[in-house]
Amino acid sequence: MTTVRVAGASVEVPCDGAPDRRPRTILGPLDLTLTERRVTVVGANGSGKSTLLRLLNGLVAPTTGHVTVDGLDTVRDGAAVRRRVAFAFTDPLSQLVLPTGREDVELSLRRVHRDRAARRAAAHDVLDRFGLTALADQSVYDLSGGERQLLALAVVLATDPALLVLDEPSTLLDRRNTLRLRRVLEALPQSVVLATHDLDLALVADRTLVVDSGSVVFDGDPAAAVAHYRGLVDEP
Ligand SMILES: Nc1ncnc2c1ncn2[C@@H]1O[C@H](COP(=O)(O)OP(=O)(O)OP(=O)(O)O)[C@@H](O)[C@H]1O
Repeated sequence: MTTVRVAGASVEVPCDGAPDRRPRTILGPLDLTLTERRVTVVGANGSGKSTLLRLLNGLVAPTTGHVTVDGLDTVRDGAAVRRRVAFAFTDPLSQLVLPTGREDVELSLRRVHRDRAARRAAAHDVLDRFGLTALADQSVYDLSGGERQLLALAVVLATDPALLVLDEPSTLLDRRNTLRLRRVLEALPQSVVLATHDLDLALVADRTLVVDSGSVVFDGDPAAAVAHYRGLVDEP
């Protein structure tokens, strides 16, 4: 299992026109050690979930403190961290760079399989796992939003990462594909950190963090975390 350590990490952004011209802290400082196989993150829009996830593979560098993955520092050892930690963006088109899904999955597999035939076979397996075989040779621009989101997840999974970081992976998925995603996630041997507004999906976890205004305000049992989050946001 992967060990993620977040030690005194905070993220500041430049002042946004505020009269005092000071940088704004949008996350932290946070101290967390994540060793569970499934960690989910919930919180309102703008609470800091994506920023927290982006810290985990060095897409965002901490302004204070540091973040390590299996002892590798996300800033000092950025390239090595990104080989271990795959990141799936909310917008699938940020992930898909080639004309068809099959080409994208095969590109992801280049590091894992040097041999072309092995790469083709592995790509076929990954596409099949997500029910995408029939769509694999279509232009990604002809796919529906949900089909693209599934494909982007298949592309990320193909790299065989030690840790999979998923930023709202089910926003475009219908119920059947959300259930498919759940099954794929449940069967994955790798560690997963997943941010979501889907509170049913959030429950499929060993541990859940609730983020509010840049702080982790609850950390523990998924059902208790979801109840805590509902208490924060639900109308009385
Ligand atoms: N580079 C940046 N510069 C300025 N502000 C930023 C930057 N990145 C994030 N923010 C702000 O930080 C806050 C947290 O953003 P973040 O994307 O982490 O929220 P989130 O919880 O993922 O939200 P959502 O559920 O809407 O995706 C927001 O107010 C956002 O506008």
